[in-house]
Amino acid sequence: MTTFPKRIALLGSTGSIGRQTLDVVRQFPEQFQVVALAARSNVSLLAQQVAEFQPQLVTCFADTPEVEARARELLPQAVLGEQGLLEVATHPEADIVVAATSGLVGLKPTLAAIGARKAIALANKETLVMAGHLVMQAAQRAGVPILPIDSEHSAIWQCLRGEEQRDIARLFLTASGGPFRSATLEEIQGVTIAQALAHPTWHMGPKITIDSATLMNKGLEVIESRWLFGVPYERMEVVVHPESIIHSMVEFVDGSIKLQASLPSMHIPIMNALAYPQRLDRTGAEFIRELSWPTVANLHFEALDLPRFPCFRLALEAGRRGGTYPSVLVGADEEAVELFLAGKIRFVQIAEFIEEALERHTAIEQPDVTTTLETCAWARRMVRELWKKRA
Ligand SMILES: NC(=O)C1=CN([C@@H]2O[C@H](COP(=O)(O)OP(=O)(O)OC[C@H]3O[C@@H](n4cnc5c(N)ncnc54)[C@H](OP(=O)(O)O)[C@@H]3O)[C@@H](O)[C@H]2O)C=CC1
Ligand SMILES: CC(=O)[C@@H](O)[C@H](O)COP(=O)(O)O
Ligand SMILES: [Mn+2]
Repeated sequence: MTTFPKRIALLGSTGSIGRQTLDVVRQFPEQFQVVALAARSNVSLLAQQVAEFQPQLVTCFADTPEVEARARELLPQAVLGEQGLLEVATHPEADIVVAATSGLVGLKPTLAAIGARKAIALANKETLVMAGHLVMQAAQRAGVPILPIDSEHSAIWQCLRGEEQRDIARLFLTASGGPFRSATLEEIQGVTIAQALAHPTWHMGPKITIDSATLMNKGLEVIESRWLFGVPYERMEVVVHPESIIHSMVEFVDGSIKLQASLPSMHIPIMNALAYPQRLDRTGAEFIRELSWPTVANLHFEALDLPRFPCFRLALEAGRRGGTYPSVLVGADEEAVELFLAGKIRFVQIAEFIEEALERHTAIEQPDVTTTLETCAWARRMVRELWKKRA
């Protein structure tokens, strides 16, 4: 029997997942309470969240002098810098840590939270991609559950409740196909930042939105699934489903397929992870819209066209090769996406730079945390150097 209220420490409170997590807390005040918040640069929103949710601890990464000055002014009680993330992740009053920072900064606080025996509601996929072996092993040793928030993984996790591992035949991850699903190779050459940020079905932070446009996101999600569900790569498939209503499917050995569906909303996976093993009654939760039968009657599925989306292939190759390759993938992708969003490289160069970083890498097997993070940093530097050379 779960005891409520669950006390939440939230990493990345000002982001897309962070704000939707707070919507859930606001809607279910009997069930959840916020004890600690961490953000990076959006000080004014963080200050509003502090005023509303009254956490015991607030922290701000504040990695520029301007943000630091603003944080000192608006949130004099805040812990500043990287230490803040670790303090939030290990807050003594927290039962559950929501890991919703973007990018590779999520790894250390997630491992610290596991070490402090907190349940982990995991949105940050980069953490599992680069260090799935470390995170899953640490969680198993500590007896800590990893509760997926990523919509496909929440779907698979819900389909697997009450099932046996040995009965899983295949996982089908659905992909919206992103904004360039129907674009030709030639059209993709010239796409703009605004076009790449215009995701057809989800409103998300900029990094994951670009990853969805390159299909890197789906590659990362296949690797994430391998760690979360222990299913080998050859028994996972990606199906393009432009409406993002079926969030993923599991086929069992007897030929039966289970799937999870809802209109695209991250509130449902967040509610699932936070309330686990219970479900929350959505009555009164206006942010959840009802899925109607006419909508379900008009769903589409198509095969993934690999030549137009090389990032998907690169992710799968890196996942299969293992060792430090996934860390190169994550680091190189983070740097390349930043360069693209800064207008410094073209969309198609994201894949080119990642591929070159992977080719230049000499892998290390079974990397520890230090090697993992050093490899990511190496990959970021490599992409920056490649860009400078080309520029
Ligand atoms: N959005 C979605 O629907 C989904 C997201 N995910 C995953 O969840 C994670 C978050 O995504 P999303 O919410 O879209 O991203 P956003 O860019 O919207 O938000 C990122 C959050 O992380 C914070 N942050 C970034 N760096 C730091 C840092 N060094 N220290 C403290 N806080 C930091 C940001 O703070 P600030 O804003 O103050 O700078 C912000 O609160 C990603 O890994 C993504 O892949 C997975 C599935 C769906
Ligand atoms: C909401 C969510 O889980 C995202 O990861 C989503 O999957 C992105 O959409 P794509 O299917 O376009 O990658
Ligand atoms: Mn997803």
